[in-house]
Amino acid sequence: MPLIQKPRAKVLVTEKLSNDGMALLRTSLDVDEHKNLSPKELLSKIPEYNALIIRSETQVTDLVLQAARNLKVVARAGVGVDNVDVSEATRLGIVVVNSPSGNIGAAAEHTIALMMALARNIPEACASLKSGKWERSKFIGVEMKGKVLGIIGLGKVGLIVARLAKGLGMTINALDPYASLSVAASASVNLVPSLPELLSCSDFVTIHTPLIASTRGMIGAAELAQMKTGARILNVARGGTIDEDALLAALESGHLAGAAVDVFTTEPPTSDTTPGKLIAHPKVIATPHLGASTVEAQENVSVDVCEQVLEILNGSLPRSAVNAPLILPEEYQKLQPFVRLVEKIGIRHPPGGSMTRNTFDLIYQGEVAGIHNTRPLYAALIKGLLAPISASEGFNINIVNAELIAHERGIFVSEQHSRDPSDSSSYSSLVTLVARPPSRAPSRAPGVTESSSSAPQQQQRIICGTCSGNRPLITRLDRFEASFEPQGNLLICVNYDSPGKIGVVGSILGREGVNINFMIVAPVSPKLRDNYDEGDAQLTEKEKLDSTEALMILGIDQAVPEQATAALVKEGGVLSASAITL
Ligand SMILES: NC(=O)c1ccc[n+]([C@@H]2O[C@H](COP(=O)([O-])OP(=O)(O)OC[C@H]3O[C@@H](n4cnc5c(N)ncnc54)[C@H](O)[C@@H]3O)[C@@H](O)[C@H]2O)c1
Ligand SMILES: O=C(O)[C@H](O)COP(=O)(O)O
Repeated sequence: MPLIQKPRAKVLVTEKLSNDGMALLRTSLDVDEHKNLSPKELLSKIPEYNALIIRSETQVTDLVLQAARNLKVVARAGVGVDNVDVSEATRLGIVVVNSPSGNIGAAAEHTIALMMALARNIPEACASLKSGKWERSKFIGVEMKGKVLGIIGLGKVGLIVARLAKGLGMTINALDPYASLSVAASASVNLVPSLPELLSCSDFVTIHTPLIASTRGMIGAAELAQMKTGARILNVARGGTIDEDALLAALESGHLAGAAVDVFTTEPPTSDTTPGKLIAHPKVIATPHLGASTVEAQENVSVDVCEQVLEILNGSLPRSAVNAPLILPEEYQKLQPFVRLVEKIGIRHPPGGSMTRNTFDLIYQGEVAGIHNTRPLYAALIKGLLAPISASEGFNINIVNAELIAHERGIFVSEQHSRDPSDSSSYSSLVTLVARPPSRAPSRAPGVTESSSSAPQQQQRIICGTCSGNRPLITRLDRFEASFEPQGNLLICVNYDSPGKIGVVGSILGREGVNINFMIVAPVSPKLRDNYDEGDAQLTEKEKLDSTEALMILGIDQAVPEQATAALVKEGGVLSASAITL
């Protein structure tokens, strides 16, 4: 029989990306490069792609993301993600990754290059000479040595700028509410408490913050007025952090001696707009967003994001996601079999029915309880619980959006790490899902001693599971002790534990054309009966024995027809039968 090959995942690259990363992608993915797409063209192309790789020019709007039915990841080959609607991506479960440090050295060096070019009038002097003039006295500059540099945003780029500027003999002040004192001290940077303080004593001011609500328009007319007369300002971070109109006015009035600008509110700018006028101003040195444009930086960011795209499309967790938690690879490896288990446990709840409960305890016991970051397990549970509707409503659930979706749907999960070995003693790890009865107080999961309540237990549903090697196993369904792999088409029957039942069930299924692959009988655990048994208090000893039930789990090689489950109950004396595909 010819092998049916899985279609290769598709990647759309909309901006110039170095070949180093692209070559990695091409080994296993279909890569299409379409540069300069209009917003309309991007909207029409995006539905067919699983990954989108961009730089700063592509606007990944909410509309693009909503149209992107198959998109798993937006990869930004660089730092800034202000051109991506990250919250919409999060809602839709689309991972957004970037390259947090691939181009920071390039951006810092560009800043220093611009600062020196500003100080020594290099572009103007070069243009003058090329036009045939020899104007030595017109281009007298200033030195860096002994001057004060004020850095706004002492993050990755800001810190490299600080170290390089220190080497030029400058005094470095910085403003960053989140900066570490020790990191600043190690780079000989004085952290100042306020913007006016930083602005008023700097000869040069450079901005290295992201463009976010609190930094948009952070430097306006009032702030520029606080700068020393004759000072210079640089922006290699993002257009919009400085008010471009105010900057133009401060240069025009002669208050500032110069500005160097690499980034603009509109890119590319047109000549009749403020950014265009700024670029044309004689005291401005402008570059067309070149901070990251070095061969080395472009190799770095390309390899960084292409590797992440490959990993994410292969089902691994992202290492530099801006909208997903960081989980170390070794931690994820330990979690992976449990992720599969918990998703199956979630799908299994409630047995054979629609989701009627919304409050759960997810209890980890044994070794799995020692894993600190169980966010992938939480996400797997939400994915499993909502599996019936997520497919029909067309949304993905993953680690990116699980919490948001659970919140929207009113699902509450209390994760408990129990060190109590009592119930997990036969397994190295045990995961228990307790679905609490609607509108009831928390109730006690058998064997989980720290969860305590005297609320009635008869309506809570319990599923336990473990992993044997990489294989997930269900070990308990309510009061039945079992051991089966939650995989494929399963038929789960509750019946009285009496002789001949297996034969009856087998012959009805045979008549209905249902082929049985395996069958497991799961009795009520005596230990569990003591802890948890529906309404046992009213039963006599004899009735208890007579009414002993068992669970029959049958592996079937196809979906079980409804008439077969109905016949089992009607003719076979089975108490309940439910078919499930896991
Ligand atoms: N021009 C280019 O080509 C280019 C290249 C690389 C990075 N960038 C841009 O440079 C900026 C910085 O990049 P990074 O990698 O250093 O980011 P980063 O996240 O490492 O650092 C940003 C710093 O800004 C600080 N900050 C946030 N809000 C602040 C505020 N209101 N006041 C003072 N500080 C504040 C943060 O605490 C953080 O330390 C980003 O906007 C990035 O997009 C531009
Ligand atoms: O945030 C960044 O990484 C820079 O602005 C670089 O943008 P670019 O990739 O478009 O050059």
